[in-house]
Amino acid sequence: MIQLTNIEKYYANKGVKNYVLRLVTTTIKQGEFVSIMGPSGAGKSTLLNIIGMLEEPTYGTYDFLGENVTSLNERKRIELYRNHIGFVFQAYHLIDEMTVYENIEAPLLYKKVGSSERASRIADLLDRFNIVAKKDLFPNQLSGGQQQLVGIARALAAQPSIILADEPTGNLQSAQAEEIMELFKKLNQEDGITIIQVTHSEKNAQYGNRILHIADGVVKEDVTVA
Ligand SMILES: Nc1ncnc2c1ncn2[C@@H]1O[C@H](COP(=O)(O)OP(=O)(O)OP(=O)(O)O)[C@@H](O)[C@H]1O
Repeated sequence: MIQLTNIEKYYANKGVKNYVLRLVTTTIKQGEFVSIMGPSGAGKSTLLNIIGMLEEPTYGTYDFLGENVTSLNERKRIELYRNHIGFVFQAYHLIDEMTVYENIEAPLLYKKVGSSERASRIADLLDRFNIVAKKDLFPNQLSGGQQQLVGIARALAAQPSIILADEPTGNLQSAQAEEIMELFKKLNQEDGITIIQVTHSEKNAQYGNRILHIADGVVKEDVTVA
């Protein structure tokens, strides 16, 4: 599904190249649940953003579902992103002025999904995540865990093949964090959604089937979870 070959990313500052990623080569198959771990500043978020097409590598090749992302024009890349990728952020990134319902609906409006299809998908997600009663509330009227559920529902609304999550439980207390990780596990095992998460938590990483340890922009270890 994902093939990264010799991916490099650097920022040039006064003629000096500051490398964030160096020659990262790895394959991620459909159906995997991968955790990216490593010290602060190691390049984890940068790698996730490159996979999510939010950032471009300076060098190297990225193939996603057989398409060479690095050679696509912006319009094609955005289309590929909208059709396949759901992003979940640590700080939720919900739109404060929109209700829970409207937040989940937003990506479907971008994709021009028809109104009855939108209504049915949103009803399913609200039901599945037990947040039907919250649908007319605004994000600041929800707990952190509930806001993250809305963030995940929004990511799932467009029926992505992959969820990319950057520290999805970083702002949550442990019970809420466990609920979110159990949900990811279910989405992966029952719905076959590929998941890649960045996490600092060894416990969270154990929910997946593989851990990529990154340090100084290099994949140091690629471990299968028993
Ligand atoms: N726009 C930028 N210009 C210059 N350097 C940048 C830029 N964006 C990121 N970096 C640098 O890239 C490095 C890796 O950042 P990244 O956010 O990928 O690390 P991380 O492993 O996700 O860290 P953390 O766990 O703290 O979130 C950092 O040293 C950061 O300062």
